[in-house]
Amino acid sequence: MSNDPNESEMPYDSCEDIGTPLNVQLCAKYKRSFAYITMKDRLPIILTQVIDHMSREKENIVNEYGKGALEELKIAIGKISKLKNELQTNKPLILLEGNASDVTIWNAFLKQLKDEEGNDPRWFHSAWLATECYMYRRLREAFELTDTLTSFDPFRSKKQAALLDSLGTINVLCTYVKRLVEQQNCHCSTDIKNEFMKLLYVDLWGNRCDLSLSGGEKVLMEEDPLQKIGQLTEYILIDEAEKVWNTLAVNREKSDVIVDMVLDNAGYELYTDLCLADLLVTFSLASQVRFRAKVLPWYVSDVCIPDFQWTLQILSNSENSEVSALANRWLGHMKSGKWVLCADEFWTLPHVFNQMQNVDPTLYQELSNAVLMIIKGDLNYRKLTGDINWEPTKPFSEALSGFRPTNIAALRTLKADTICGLLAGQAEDTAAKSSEWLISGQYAVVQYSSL
Ligand SMILES: O=P(O)(O)OC[C@H]1O[C@](O)(CO)[C@@H](O)[C@@H]1O
Repeated sequence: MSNDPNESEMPYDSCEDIGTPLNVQLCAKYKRSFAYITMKDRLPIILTQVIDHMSREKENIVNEYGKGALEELKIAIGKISKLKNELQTNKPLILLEGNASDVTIWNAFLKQLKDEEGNDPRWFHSAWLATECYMYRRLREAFELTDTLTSFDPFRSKKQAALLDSLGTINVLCTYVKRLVEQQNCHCSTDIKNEFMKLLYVDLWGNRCDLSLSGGEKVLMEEDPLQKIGQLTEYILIDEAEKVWNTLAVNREKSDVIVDMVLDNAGYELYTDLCLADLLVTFSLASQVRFRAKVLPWYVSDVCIPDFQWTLQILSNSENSEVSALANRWLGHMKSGKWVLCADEFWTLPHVFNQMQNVDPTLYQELSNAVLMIIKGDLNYRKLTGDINWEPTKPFSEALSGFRPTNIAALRTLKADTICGLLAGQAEDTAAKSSEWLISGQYAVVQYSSL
């Protein structure tokens, strides 16, 4: 595999003018696919926005990271421009540099990522999942290899704005959840089930707020997300929430019931995750919730450790006394160990989940100790089900291809052209209602697989 991205040209015009064939991994080489649009249009826009942000915020960045940051900022901008050019001209993917702990795994992955003819991987000709993950990892490299900007997150201000812009909705949700958890003794098990269902759906629709799909544009949620639940029911194509509830209900009041929540987006979606997690520990459906965050800036809005901490802190300082009281309660959960925040390298590797047992056996083992794993969002779903253009009726548990650390619940709004587990005819019926049904975030699924 080459280290020189300039070695040979293969313009992306050479992509085939067809849709993704059945049962193959999504790839930008199929021109009539969302992968192609993403590589051609969406990703260059995201990189341009990063460059613009860094140029515009130069002074503030230097104030925060020190004088030496000015020169390194310029170098990083140069590297990101080069990255964008490599992508847009469909160059071969080059190996990562540096000593970070994931570099060896990444480079081993890249070396075996040849196509059927044995050619080196390229932006438009290799699996979309691999190339898009690679873009975010290369972006990270531009900062990782500096002295002053190692902790710089080019998406931080967007993520923070996403939370602040949804404070109206957060206030409404907060009033509801605060009352619910404070009156924990007044609820019979039917009530608890109803409340669980409500917050599960709120959490599901929270996944609409994804800044990588919107190209960084704000995605505002309805003022009262609880009221919207009923109207949105028809957009849930598969609803196995009842099964998720049953798993939790049989283990209720037991000790050592761990629920893992693989987080997706910061901002409003994270807030809905926290509301659901509060219900889980308050009503003894879980003795511990472990949040799984990313170790590096990812897909624009994914939650990294500092985003999680900032969110709790900013909410606890809120002028709205209910918002601050609820956030203080959550800080208490962190202190008592009912909530645990973890950041695992695996989530920012290019591997699909059925490779976890080989690539990160320790994480797989940890997840096996949980009663339930809640997997949030579109990208996590793609990794969970192999990112293959399945026949839409392919059973969900089969699409997991052997990934079975524990019981699994996937909560996803559809933002990529892969799906499984539908009834016969359901894909066709939905496509007839909306040609963009797979990518618009308008539709959703709650899918469950038991151990
Ligand atoms: O935040 P989510 O729900 O994982 O969505 C991630 C986004 O990234 C993609 O998977 C690829 O860009 C989109 O399909 C989706 O918009």
